[in-house]
Amino acid sequence: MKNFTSAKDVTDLAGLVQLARDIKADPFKFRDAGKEKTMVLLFFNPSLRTRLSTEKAALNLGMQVISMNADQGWTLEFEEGAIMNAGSAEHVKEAAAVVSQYADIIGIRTFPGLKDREKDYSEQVIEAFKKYASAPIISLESATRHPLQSLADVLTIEEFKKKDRPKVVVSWAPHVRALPQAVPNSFVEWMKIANVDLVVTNPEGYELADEFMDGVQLEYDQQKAFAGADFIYAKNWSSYREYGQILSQDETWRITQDKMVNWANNAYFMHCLPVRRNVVVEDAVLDGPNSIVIKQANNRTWAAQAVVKRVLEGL
Ligand SMILES: CCC[C@H](NC(C)=O)C(=O)O
Ligand SMILES: NC(=O)OP(=O)(O)O
Repeated sequence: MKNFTSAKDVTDLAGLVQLARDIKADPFKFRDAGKEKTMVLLFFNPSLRTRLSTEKAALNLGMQVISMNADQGWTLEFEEGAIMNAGSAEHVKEAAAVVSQYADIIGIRTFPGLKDREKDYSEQVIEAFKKYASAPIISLESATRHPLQSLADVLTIEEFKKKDRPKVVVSWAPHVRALPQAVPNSFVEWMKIANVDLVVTNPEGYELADEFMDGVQLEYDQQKAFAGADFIYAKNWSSYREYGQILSQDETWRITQDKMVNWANNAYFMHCLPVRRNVVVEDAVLDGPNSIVIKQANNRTWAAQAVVKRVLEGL
């Protein structure tokens, strides 16, 4: 595996999930796979889970790890031919090449600006690093996708499913801020290559981009969507159509215990975290026996370790 920025970089999902399960069972199984190799993690946006789990994964493989908060006033220029007489101090051409001198693998977190849809959906930052870095790139959540989260989500569903082809519902839920579409985009993209029956439910106006929703069942009625669900995956996202906008904060879309029991037949509850309690989902669900969000977060390490192992094999 050269880069890991979307489901398109995965040729054998079942094999990758099995590798993650094998690593989970024996975390130091490949303790020397990354010996004398360095992972550099660039965070243009904050992180708890992705930073800690990816660092842990790399360390478990014997790598050295350097994490950098790249959002502390170090602004990069991405435009070709730019006359750099404004705020940007460095062009991505140099930055990517220089980081590649220190790193065998580069992880990058770069959220969308949620202002310019074409720019965000062109994945300007992560594509520039893929172009100008000589080291492989692993996405730590980019403008439109979060593949490490999605692989952990696939692993979690595989561990908890009670039938071969479970029904998985990803449901929009209200939030107080405008959030990226990256997590739901990525989840949908990975569920399409997993063995699940997927339904997306959201209010009108919050439809995800066609490139993700093509062939996917969309249900505007949350109760209908929840019927017979085995997994409810809640997440907020801002509008793609009216890009970056909060069209509604309709509290009737909050995930409640009543819905989980009476609509979804006691489905498992999933969320990538961080989650706004009693905004996105009520306490009773998160504190209840069917919430698997902490186990889901634990799987971030094993998912990342499987990916890094695969990328190391390609060095
Ligand atoms: C894992 C979630 C990361 C990010 N969260 C925020 C607050 O932007 C998001 O919603 O995509
Ligand atoms: N789920 C997730 O990626 O969390 P962080 O933003 O804390 O890394």
